[in-house]
Amino acid sequence: MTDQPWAAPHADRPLDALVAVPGSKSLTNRYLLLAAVASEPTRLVAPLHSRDSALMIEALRALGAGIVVEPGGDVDVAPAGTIRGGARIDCGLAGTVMRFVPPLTAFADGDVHLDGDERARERPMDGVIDGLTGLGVRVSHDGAPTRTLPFTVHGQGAVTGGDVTIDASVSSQFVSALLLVAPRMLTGLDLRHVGDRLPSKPHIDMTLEVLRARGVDAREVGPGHWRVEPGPVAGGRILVEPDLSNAGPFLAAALAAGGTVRVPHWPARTTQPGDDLREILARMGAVVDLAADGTLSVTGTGVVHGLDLDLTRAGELAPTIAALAALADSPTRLRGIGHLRGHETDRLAALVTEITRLGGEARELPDGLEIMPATLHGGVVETYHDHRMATFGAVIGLAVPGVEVRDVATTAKTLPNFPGMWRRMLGSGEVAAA
Ligand SMILES: O=C(O)C1=C[C@@H](OP(=O)(O)O)[C@@H](O)[C@H](O)C1
Ligand SMILES: C=C(OP(=O)(O)O)C(=O)O
Repeated sequence: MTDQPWAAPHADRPLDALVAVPGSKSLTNRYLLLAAVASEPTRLVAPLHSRDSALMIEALRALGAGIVVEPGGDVDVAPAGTIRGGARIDCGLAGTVMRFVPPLTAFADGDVHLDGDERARERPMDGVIDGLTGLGVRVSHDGAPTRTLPFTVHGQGAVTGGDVTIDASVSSQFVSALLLVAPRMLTGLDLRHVGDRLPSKPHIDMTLEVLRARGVDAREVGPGHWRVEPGPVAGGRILVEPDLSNAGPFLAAALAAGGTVRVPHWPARTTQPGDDLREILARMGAVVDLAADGTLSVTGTGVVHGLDLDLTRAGELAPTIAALAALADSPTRLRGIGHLRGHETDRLAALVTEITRLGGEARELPDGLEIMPATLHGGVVETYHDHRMATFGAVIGLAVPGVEVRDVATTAKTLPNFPGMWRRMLGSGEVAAA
């Protein structure tokens, strides 16, 4: 990290850009993990390459998978077979690594130690730890029970499986983590969620869908209740969809700056919650069109409207929507996102602090944010190691002169070369994926 903040470019004319967004983080890391436990090799076509995917690749290699990144970026995975004990795994700040990998280490033939960035030690892990404990797997730190990273999973080579109940109200990733490795459990898994809410439901549907696509019998049997049967996980060739949440800041740019931004290869059908952007951006004032060839166009009309929005199902979109809300001509209320306090940073506090720093008006609600119309000014946006706080600053900077972003390199968590892509979007013309 350099101390010199990045000067967010200000848009001096309407945009006209085609932006090819790299592969989905959520899909890439699910496919990688499933490839490591598959019964045959897997080839991932157009996966994401970023800090989060690199951490997943390193974790799976340490556990015995053979992973080769081809020069063009495709990834070949040879399954691990036996999961190797003795590894020390760095989860960085990746939710998909710190939540998805521990259940896999339960199958290791020995202890596996997991740790991550300083902030990773504060992110909630309760559902994963309770799930493992409920399955008879011991998790400890320095010999004592723990609720957070760092910890050691005491693998015993096999997991029987059965009925497990967890509270996933602060992260859907607890559910996905246990479901992903469930086909390897001797009796499969019958998983129930207790708790008054369940965020990011599309990400749980994504987990069920990638399992089914690999030949696994994985189903939602009722609200907050899932069942995965034991059985082999198929390999084969998988084309990874572009990351629709990472498309968010580029599409939002069309509203902030005016003009049109197009994103190719938008899937006709997807479990990615980023698909909700089509409706959300239209409600905020954009003209949105998905062409038959899969190109999504978003055109700004010169106005940005606020909105009242329940983001329970798509919380990772909140920083992008909040940036537009800070530029809007009417108030915004974002609800159902209390769990964002446990994301890369406490995103509700960070968004209020940074909107206020730029002259805006925002306040925290128990489960969300309220953002009022205001005239913004320049300033240095702090990012708190959060990729989406950096792209939040970039979106506002298009419309407000003098915005700088501290540690823009933090975008490498899911979108390396974000500054280059952003600059080329402003120069108009084609922006190739990083
Ligand atoms: O399973 C996944 O890939 C994700 C689930 C969501 O997590 P939470 O349910 O913790 O918000 C989302 O915010 C995160 O970016 C990715
Ligand atoms: C919450 C996010 O990431 P993670 O996978 O680390 O939870 C995110 O990318 O917005």
